[in-house]
Amino acid sequence: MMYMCLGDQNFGVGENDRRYLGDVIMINPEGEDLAEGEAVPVCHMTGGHDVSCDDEDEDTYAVPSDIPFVENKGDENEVISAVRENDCLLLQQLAQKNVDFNSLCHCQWVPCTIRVQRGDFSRQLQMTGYAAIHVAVIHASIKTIKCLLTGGADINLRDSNRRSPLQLAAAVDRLKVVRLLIDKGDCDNTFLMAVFLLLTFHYEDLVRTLVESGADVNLPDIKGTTPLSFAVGHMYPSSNFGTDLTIIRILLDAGCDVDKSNPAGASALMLAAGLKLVPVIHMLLSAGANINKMDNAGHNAFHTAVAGQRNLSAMQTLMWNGAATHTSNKKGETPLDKALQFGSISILRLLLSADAAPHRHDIMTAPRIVQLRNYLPEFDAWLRQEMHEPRSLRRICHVSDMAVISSVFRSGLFKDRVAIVTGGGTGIGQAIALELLYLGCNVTIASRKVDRLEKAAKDMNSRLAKHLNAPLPKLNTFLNATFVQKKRNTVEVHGRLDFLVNNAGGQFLSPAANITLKGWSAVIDTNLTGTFLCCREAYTQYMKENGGTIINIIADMFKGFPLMSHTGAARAGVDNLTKSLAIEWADSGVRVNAVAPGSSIYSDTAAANYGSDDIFSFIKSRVPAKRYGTVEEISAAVCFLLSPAAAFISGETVFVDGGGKLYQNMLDIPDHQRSKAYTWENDVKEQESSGNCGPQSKL
Ligand SMILES: CCCCC/C=C/C(=O)SCCNC(=O)CCNC(=O)[C@H](O)C(C)(C)COP(=O)(O)OP(=O)(O)OC[C@H]1O[C@@H](n2cnc3c(N)ncnc32)[C@H](O)[C@@H]1OP(=O)(O)O
Ligand SMILES: NC(=O)C1=CN([C@@H]2O[C@H](COP(=O)(O)OP(=O)(O)OC[C@H]3O[C@@H](n4cnc5c(N)ncnc54)[C@H](OP(=O)(O)O)[C@@H]3O)[C@@H](O)[C@H]2O)C=CC1
Repeated sequence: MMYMCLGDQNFGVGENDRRYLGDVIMINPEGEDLAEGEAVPVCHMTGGHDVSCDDEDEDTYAVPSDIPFVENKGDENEVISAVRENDCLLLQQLAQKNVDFNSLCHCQWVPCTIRVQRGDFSRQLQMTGYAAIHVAVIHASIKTIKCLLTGGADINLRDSNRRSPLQLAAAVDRLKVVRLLIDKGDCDNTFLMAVFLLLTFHYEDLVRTLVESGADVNLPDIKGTTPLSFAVGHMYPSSNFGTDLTIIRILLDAGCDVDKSNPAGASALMLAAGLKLVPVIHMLLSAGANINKMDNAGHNAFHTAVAGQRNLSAMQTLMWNGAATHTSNKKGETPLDKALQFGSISILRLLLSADAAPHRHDIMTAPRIVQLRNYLPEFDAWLRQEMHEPRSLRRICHVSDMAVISSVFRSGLFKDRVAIVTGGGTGIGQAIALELLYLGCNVTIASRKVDRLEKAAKDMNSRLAKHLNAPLPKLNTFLNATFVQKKRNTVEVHGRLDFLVNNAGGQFLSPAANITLKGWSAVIDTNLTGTFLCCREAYTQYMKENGGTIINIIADMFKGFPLMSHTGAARAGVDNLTKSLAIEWADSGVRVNAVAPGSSIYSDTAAANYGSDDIFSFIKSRVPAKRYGTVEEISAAVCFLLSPAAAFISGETVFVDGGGKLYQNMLDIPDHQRSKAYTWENDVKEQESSGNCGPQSKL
């Protein structure tokens, strides 16, 4: 097949190869003469894409019509001139004379405007130091390119912008040339170029084939760009991500080093953060990317996200995943400094909510902020309030210092009672265990980590000894492979079991789409199945005959639990289990209730589970009480429900959340246009366009 190229410019083809038909130039793919009046199939060339043609014969070729160039021919060498003329005969003669096919010429050349298919992105492809091969891949016929390669042209030769011939051919959408070069197989880092092709032309199969044939997926190009950072760096926040995420997935599955940096030290995560590519950030983090890795200038991904301004969703995502939010770069600048420079109110709000403002005194007087305060009285008022509110996370922790023990309940309230508190070695569970002990109850704490349990037991015993003017109740620890075993031991040890507090539990942050079956099962097993087994054993072994009280600690998941869907589902299950058991076991004198802490009960272990305190700081801004909850506040609710004061309460869930469940959701939904409104007008249009005009039910 031959192509017709539209335009009225000189495309650099040899006189012998052209025929003029008005302002239409006819070119034979092989650079041969066209017979006068020969019919030529037309392929749409606008935008430089010859992909619309389904011809598979690689030798067919059209010189692109829309690649005008401004040149200074004077400085170009004879090889380049021959290429421009598609003069293979001359090229052969030059090769015989051993003329260097790789010498660079240094004149200015503006060969084309590239139209990248996504968005409105377009740019000029300018070349200043190029050789014949670079001109050829953009402008010459396949035959000419083959002549050139036979004559010794280097298929990997970089132009002065370090672009390879393959890169240039891809940039101007000359897919047949791209295929030729890739088939030659000599291109350095062909894989990276394949990534480029996937991104630009959705050449997914090509990338998969290369991966399967053992391509080095970590090989950087001459500038040090890796395929992964290349892929991430070429995405657009507005793209629909489908193909782009596919390439990231292929690369990660193929063993790409997720933290490999470019020469500036930037990782793919930093690029994704700067480009606001939230789904990519999630994928990279799930693949183990180091969230706090720094580039050569001392920036981490959070710095990059802040520098991207209007990038709140990326900042939030990083914060939630434990990014350090107040580290300085090598110039000593923190993300807050950037926010102050920009004068960005939303970034400032986010950073303040995350306590990422260690030198807050700077804030009020920063020049941009002063301007904003002058113009925006509401902002001024808000900022003043923020500055004066005792809000630091750590300050609250210090207040919660558990070296002292107290309780609003009367001492001896639970004397000689026996309780099991699962997860009683840390955080909320430890506070519950301690308060129960303080009120005279014998307590067994149980969890997975024996060292934690032993340290907690030692610590609690020494504190009780200081604060309890009565014989110490018994405190046992159990390390258990399973909850069931744990209960059996406890029942044997004490001979009775009055209270069971199912507090052990937890989860990890993850978009639902990334949760593996194993991860899902781990969270369901820990929180739902574990709680069920504990309840069942406590009931069958003791409470069925003797009565008792069970408290299940759940979570504030009643509006859904985005990014923690597994635990949301498990806790909703426990909420319902609580009601079922409250009814089924009522005739044994067993009460079953739940306590739902808001997502803001700070403890070091809880924060450590998410890598840092930032997630809690973020959530605090969404709690009406505008502060963290304390572990004592959960313990107090539990003690109340265990006490006779709650004798008539069963099957109930008590929220201890500062009003959080009534207020905001944890996740901001980005702006989008994916929700299509149903109107009769749209309905009719849709029917018409589908050719379905009759009144019929679609349900
Ligand atoms: C949003 C802010 C939170 C506010 C509300 C809630 C607050 C709290 O609940 S604070 C309490 C925090 N404390 C904990 O969460 C307790 C500790 N947590 C855990 O131990 C785990 O998260 C667990 C619940 C999953 C327990 O898992 P375990 O049975 O020990 O399982 P493994 O650790 O072996 O992991 C099994 C499987 O799960 C997947 N997975 C585990 N962690 C992660 C993670 N961080 N990211 C992604 N996926 C994870 C993974 O598939 C694991 O398998 P492998 O890959 O083979 O290890
Ligand atoms: N803090 C908060 O804001 C909120 C907490 N919650 C829930 O409150 C409970 C207590 O959390 P908190 O004290 O904050 O956090 P912690 O991380 O300190 O407590 C979790 C406890 O559960 C134990 N645990 C976890 N998995 C298992 C298991 N498979 N078997 C036995 N024990 C296990 C852990 O001990 P070990 O590692 O030794 O096994 C740890 O003592 C959890 O269920 C939590 O999800 C709910 C909503 C909000």
